Formats: sequence, structure tokens, C-alpha cells
Amino acid sequence: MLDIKDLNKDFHKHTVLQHLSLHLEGNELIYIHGINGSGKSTLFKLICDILKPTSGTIEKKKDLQIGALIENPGFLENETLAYNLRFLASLNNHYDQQYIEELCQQFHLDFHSRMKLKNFSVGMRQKAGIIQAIMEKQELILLDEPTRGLDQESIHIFCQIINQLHQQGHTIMIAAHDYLPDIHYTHIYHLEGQLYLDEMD
Ligand SMILES: Nc1ncnc2c1ncn2[C@@H]1O[C@H](COP(=O)(O)OP(=O)(O)OP(=O)(O)O)[C@@H](O)[C@H]1O
Repeated sequence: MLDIKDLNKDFHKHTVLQHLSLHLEGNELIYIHGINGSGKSTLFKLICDILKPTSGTIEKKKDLQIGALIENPGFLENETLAYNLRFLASLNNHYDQQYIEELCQQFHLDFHSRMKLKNFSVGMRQKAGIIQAIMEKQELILLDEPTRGLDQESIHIFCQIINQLHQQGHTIMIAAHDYLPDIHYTHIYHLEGQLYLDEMD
């Protein structure tokens, strides 16, 4: 599904990723741990083609659908949640209102609310960001610090949704400082220039 070989990324003279390789077959649930500035967002942006590698290759399965939450997702601030989600999903012709309403319900977000996105709280905005990353049932889902701003109950719901998506065959990569023990990870990596695989029990 994804094959990253000898990836290097420099910003001017600052090297962030060095000789990074990663091979995904599909249906992995991966945790990437890295300190601030280790390059978690940079790696995800490279996978999504938002950034170009300095050298190395990223090969993806043909027509791979990728859903991503990276840093602050861009929304149409003067529009409602429903408008934003419909707009984003319609870009790929993947609008499934029933599934989106289900996700909103699970996260206690009112899909039909007339509130504009600019008035959402940090946690509400984060939930909207998670929903837009998974609502098209994308094969590969990249989530950068997904639980930022979420309360304990919402984190619990998030873990359930992720485990369920994994059971359904999706491949998910979560980059975060905090390890979430309720998520049934298949692989744990530390990011320090390269990805170092952690031995799991
Ligand atoms: N567009 C850019 N131009 C210059 N430097 C950049 C750029 N984007 C990222 N960097 C640098 O690359 C390094 C990695 O940044 P990145 O945002 O990928 O880290 P991160 O692991 O996601 O950090 P955090 O945990 O704080 O979110 C940082 O030193 C950052 O300053």
C-alpha cells in the first residue's frame, strides 16, 4: 500500500528526516512517537504530497485514498459543520451523510447545528477534523495529535472508532506524544530522523 525508501527531508540546512524507510502492506494500526519537532507532521505532509522529499521515494498503491488530520485542518470558517463536511466529501464524490451523522453523534457534535465553524471550541474543531479525516472511509488514515483538546470521554470514543476502523480493514497511522493504551496498535515506532520499531509484548 505504501513504500517509503530512504526518505530525506531538509528545510534549508536543517535535516528533519534522514534515511527513513517504511513499508505498509495494509491493515496496520501504527503509533508514531516523536518529541516536538521530530518531524511527525513533516512525514505525514510528505505522504500526502503537501511537501516534496529532498531525496528518497514514496510509492503508493494506485488511487490510494488518504484521509488526514495534520495540524489545524482548514475549514470554511463562516459555514456550518454540515456545510463543511458536505463540501469536503463532495470534492471526491464520497459524501455519505448517514455515516457522517453517525460519527457526529458518537462525538456528541450536532451535525445540524447552525453554528459557524469559527465559533467552535478547540475540542469541537478537533472532532470535526477527525471526522473529515475518516468520513470517506479512506484506506489510509493519518492522524497527527488527534486527541489534542479532547476530553476524556471523547478520547475514549476516539479509541473505539479507531479500533473499529482497523477491524474493518483500514490502515491507520497516529502520531502523538501520548500513547493511548486503549488503541490496539499493531506497530509502535519512535521517530528520530528515522523510524525505529519498538518491540511490543
Ligand atoms: N515549512 C517549514 N520550513 C522550515 N522548517 C520547517 C517547516 N516545517 C517544519 N519545519 C521544521 O521541521 C521540524 C519538524 O517539524 P514538524 O512540525 O514535522 O515536527 P512535529 O514532530 O510534528 O512537531 P510537534 O510535535 O511540535 O507537532 C521542526 O524543526 C520545524 O521547525
